[in-house]
Amino acid sequence: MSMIAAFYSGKSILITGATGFMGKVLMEKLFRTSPDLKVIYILVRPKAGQTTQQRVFQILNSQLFQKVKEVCPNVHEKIRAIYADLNQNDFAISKEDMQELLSCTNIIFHCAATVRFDDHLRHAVQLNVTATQQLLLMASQMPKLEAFIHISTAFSNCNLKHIDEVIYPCPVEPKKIIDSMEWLDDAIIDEITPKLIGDRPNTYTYTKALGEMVVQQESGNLNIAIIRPSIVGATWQEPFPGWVDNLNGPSGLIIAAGKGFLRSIRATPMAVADLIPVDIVVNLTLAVGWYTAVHRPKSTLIYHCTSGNLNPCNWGKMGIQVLATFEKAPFERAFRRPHADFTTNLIISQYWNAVSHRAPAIIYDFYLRLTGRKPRMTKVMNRLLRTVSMLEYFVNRSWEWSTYNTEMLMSELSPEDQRVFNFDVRQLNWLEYIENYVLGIKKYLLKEDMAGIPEAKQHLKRLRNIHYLFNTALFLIAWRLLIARSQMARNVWFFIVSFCYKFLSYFRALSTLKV
Ligand SMILES: CCCCCCCCCCCCCCCCCCCC(=O)SCCNC(=O)CCNC(=O)[C@H](O)C(C)(C)COP(=O)(O)OP(=O)(O)OC[C@H]1O[C@@H](n2cnc3c(N)ncnc32)[C@H](O)[C@@H]1OP(=O)(O)O
Ligand SMILES: NC(=O)C1=CN([C@@H]2O[C@H](COP(=O)(O)OP(=O)(O)OC[C@H]3O[C@@H](n4cnc5c(N)ncnc54)[C@H](OP(=O)(O)O)[C@@H]3O)[C@@H](O)[C@H]2O)C=CC1
Repeated sequence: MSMIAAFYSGKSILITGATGFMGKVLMEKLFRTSPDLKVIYILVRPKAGQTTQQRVFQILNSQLFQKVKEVCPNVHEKIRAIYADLNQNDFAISKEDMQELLSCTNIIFHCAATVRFDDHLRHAVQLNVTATQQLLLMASQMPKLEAFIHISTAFSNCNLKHIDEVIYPCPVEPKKIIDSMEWLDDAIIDEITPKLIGDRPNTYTYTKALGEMVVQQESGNLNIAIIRPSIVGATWQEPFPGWVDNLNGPSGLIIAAGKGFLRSIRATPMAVADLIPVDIVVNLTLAVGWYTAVHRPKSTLIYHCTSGNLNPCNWGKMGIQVLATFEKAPFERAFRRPHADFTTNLIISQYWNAVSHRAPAIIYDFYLRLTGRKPRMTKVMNRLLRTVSMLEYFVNRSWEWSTYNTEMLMSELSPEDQRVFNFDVRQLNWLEYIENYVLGIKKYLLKEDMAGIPEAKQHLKRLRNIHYLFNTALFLIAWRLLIARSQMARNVWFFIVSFCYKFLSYFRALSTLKV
């Protein structure tokens, strides 16, 4: 019997960010392993024309929740969606809902965040810092609360090379930042943002670091733990391999590469690709929830959920395996044939951006114009290159995260819990995982049918022929222009032509003699 699964039975659990990538997998695992939990409260806002209820309905009816429905047929009754917006005061939660949350909640998993790298500092502070502070305040008023688990990121201290499972303070106190956001106008915030974030690459990593400081400062008597995952990728094993539902991290770039838009990237092939499957993150999160509530460690423990020091993979190996999977199962209607060049040189990378990305986009737009359609490829390409430039920071560096607490927790689990809540990344086979990841992107993100693979392969063959034809035409035009301008080129050309002629005449003579 799993002690962790038994621990969550009968519990009332509050999850923020439950509609996000990690939140969905967390809910799924909770319902599947502890079907007799009491209730999961989720803080949800309406979005994209859908009410909170419609959003929950859609999640529960998705492929991800198929297995849950078998083990927990009344899952609809056990999930309570509470209207909330984490950008508002008291999260805009109604008085009755707030009362219920305060009096019933046993465990909190705080997953909500803005994960955008380019978010305005005001918005990133509001969600990643102020909302965390407000949630802690709520937690301090919950008499039945046993544990508060905060999800941060391993990159909150990406300005350091070696990162321990401790909180590193930022120069300016989070409270001062929160206060200043209330009265500074956007223009001034824009001006001070680079100074505040310092040697971090974006507002996301900076505000996640501030969020951790808030957790430490406001923890009071609460039982708190912080989890720091690295780059969260598709599921490894559970509920099935390869599940992913957004473009964050590598997923968007894999699509761009598979569709032939992205053919080269400024990346260091030997740099560690610190990916971590989302089901490993969720298993660790649930184990940490149990351990924090039951063992009540004296101080706030931080758990690194990373792969680099236990089972490293690098971007070069990943790129090769991604391409190998495209060979087996290409994406449909590709713009060009997939290709992946990794270069560390800025000038070479700019050259490939011009030749391999911008030029084909301009040519395609020219073709669209000629055929009376609206040009769009240059715009798509510019956005893609902007995205790539934001991710480059993470593919040209390696970090070392110590995993002392995570390994300690693993040794505390019973053999059954180690199996049911497996977060031992050493057991992961990267080649198999990356292949399933790419296939998962094809199935669950692009919604492509595996039956379409022969047609996708045919399409790539056509693109190859167009490529050869285009290159030959380009070569002949260039050569023709060169001949018109240079005597030397003309001499070379006549030499080649006369050589070929003599060669052919010799063979013709030889065949006549044989007859
Ligand atoms: C030669 C290629 C070989 C490829 C094989 C090898 C793959 C190597 C991959 C390396 C990836 C490295 C990733 C490192 C990530 C580090 C993560 C740190 C860990 C964390 O804690 S953070 C969680 C992760 N967060 C993110 O990933 C967020 C990143 N996204 C953003 O910040 C914003 O989306 C972005 C990029 C600033 C774009 O903003 P914007 O232009 O305003 O617009 P949208 O967000 O609305 O999207 C516009 C457009 O782009 C598509 N999109 C979004 N994200 C991505 C993405 N990651 N990759 C590609 N495309 C993306 C989106 O769907 C939109 O498309 P439209 O068609 O609708 O315009
Ligand atoms: N993905 C990754 O690679 C990594 C993620 N993390 C951390 O893991 C956690 C989960 O990330 P992930 O699931 O990938 O992120 P997602 O972007 O997929 O999910 C974010 C969640 O936060 C919710 N949210 C955002 N703004 C609000 C708001 N104003 N009110 C209510 N809810 C809001 C979103 O709700 P809605 O659906 O309404 O937008 C969504 O449920 C985050 O804390 C992130 O920092 C850490 C390392 C890596």
